[in-house]
Order: sequence, then structure tokens, then C-alpha cells
Amino acid sequence: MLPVVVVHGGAGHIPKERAELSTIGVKEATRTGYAILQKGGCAMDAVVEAVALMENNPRFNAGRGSVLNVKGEVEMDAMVMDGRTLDSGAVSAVRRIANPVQLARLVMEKTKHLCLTAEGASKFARSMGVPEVPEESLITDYAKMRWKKNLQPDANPVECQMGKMGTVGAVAVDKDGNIACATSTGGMINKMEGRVGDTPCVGCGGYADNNIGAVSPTGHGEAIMKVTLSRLILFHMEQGKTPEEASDLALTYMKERVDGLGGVVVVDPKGTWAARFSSLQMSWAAAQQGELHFGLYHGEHFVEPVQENI
Ligand SMILES: NC(=O)C[C@H](N)C(=O)O
Repeated sequence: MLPVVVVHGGAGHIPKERAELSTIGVKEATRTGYAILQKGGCAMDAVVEAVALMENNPRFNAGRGSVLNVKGEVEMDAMVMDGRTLDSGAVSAVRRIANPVQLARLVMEKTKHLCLTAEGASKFARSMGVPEVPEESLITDYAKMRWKKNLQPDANPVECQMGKMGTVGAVAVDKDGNIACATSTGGMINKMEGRVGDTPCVGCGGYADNNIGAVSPTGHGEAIMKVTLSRLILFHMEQGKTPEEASDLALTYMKERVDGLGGVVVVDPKGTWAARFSSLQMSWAAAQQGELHFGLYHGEHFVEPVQENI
């Protein structure tokens, strides 16, 4: 069953014209993560590379393609967690960085803190030699169009966001049984300046523990934070639930208790995995035992061989 990698490209209602490209993007990221695992690479390398690839893909709400805050600017959140040690690293409200997930990993590896924010995160990036990119290079025409639309007096940014998400994330177990997760996002459409969502918060926007499993979620960040969605799923798994049962229990709870929609990718130490969502759609893909699994709508589950010549 090992190794395995599972990736999501955001929960929501993905417009038809973007759906296929979103599926192509998650499949590509999954193949990349799986190739690393097959060569004996560690789970952390696999999830970071898979997520970085989706940050570079303008189809997703992370890195280039991020949604804009109310001022029309890009502020991004990202986190990683290492299931061996429970070490974690995150950045929040960071600007002008192409790959926040790689910066989050540096926070984990090079500082004694778990999260750096805003200007402090940018200063740390500079000190690590991470190049600053022009803000314009992260902004797509699509993001600008949605920002403008949501400035209208009758707009409902949360509902619009629930309609079209695109946060990215990955979980993996390597051949040694080490588990990791990574999540990255531009956040919620037209959010207030300085808003920090679930993504960089341990237990909300991700969790990884070699003894239990790992989760990377997507969805309405404030709802995810209220129920600490990632840790809640692992709590249910500690009580004996499968990744699928635990995900469904926690997503149902989030919907009923705080009216929040979302989705998750989950693994356990044996390599059992799940991709579950309460939103209309979530683009997801998983690679295990030479097979690539993927889907977008509820009940959809396609399987094809993983092509390793990437
Ligand atoms: N698209 C998303 O998943 C949004 C993210 N969870 C946030 O609230 O920042």
C-alpha cells in the first residue's frame, strides 16, 4: 500500500471551463509527488513539490492565481507538517512570493517558530535568499474579474467563494511510513487585509502524525477553524474510524454545526486514503501501487496507470 500521495485542488463549484484544467493540474501534481516517493524520496518532499507545482499553475487559488483581498492585493497562507516529529512551519498573509509552501518549509527547518506572518515572513524570505516576485506576476485576469465583481454593493464574497474555491493541498506516506501534509492558498475572495484563514493554523489547515495519519483540507476557512477540521478527522481515526468515515463525520459536523462546506484529502499510516467533500465538487487525485485515481464530482472515481515518464 505504500507509498501513496493524495492531492486536492480545492473544494467548491468549479466552473465547467476550468474543471478539466483543474483535474489535469491535480493529476500532474500527484504524478510529480508519486515519482519522488517511488525514487525513495520522503513524504515531505513529495507534498511540497506537489503543492509548489499547483502554486505555479494559475488555475488554482494559491501562488499565481490566488484570489485578491479587498484592496485587490495578493496575501497568501501556507503550511507544512512532518508526521515524524510533529514539526510544522507556516506563513500567513505573505506577499510577493511565488511558492509560499517552500517558505513554510523553511520556517519549519530554519527557525524555532511555527508561523511567520506578513512583513516578518517577507524579511525571513529575503534572509533565506528566496526571490521576491512582482505582485502583478501572481495576479491573473480571472482573479481581477472576480475581485471587481465582489466589490459591487450586492455581492456576496463568501457565497461566491463557496462557489469557486481552489486552495491546494497534499498528504503522503513514504515507503518508510513517514507521513506529511502541505496546504497553500490565496484565502477567501475579497477578504479583509490581514485576514488569516485556516491554512497556516496547525490542526485546522492541516495535520500530520506518523501514528495516526494526515489531513489537508479546503473550504470556508473560518468554519474549518471553528471545528479544527484536520485534527477532528484524526481524532475520529484514533477512535477507530477509517479515513473515509472520519472525513464524512467531521465534514457533516462542520456543515451542521457551523454551516461550513469543504473537502479533505486524508491518509493513514498503512496507506489507506480518502478524498471527501461536502461542497458540490473537489478536484482530487491519488497515486498508489502504480495507479492514478482521480475525480471531481461526488461518486466519481476514475483509475488509470500512473505514467512515470514525467
Ligand atoms: N479555498 C479555500 O480552501 C480557502 C481557505 N480554506 C481559506 O479560508 O483561506
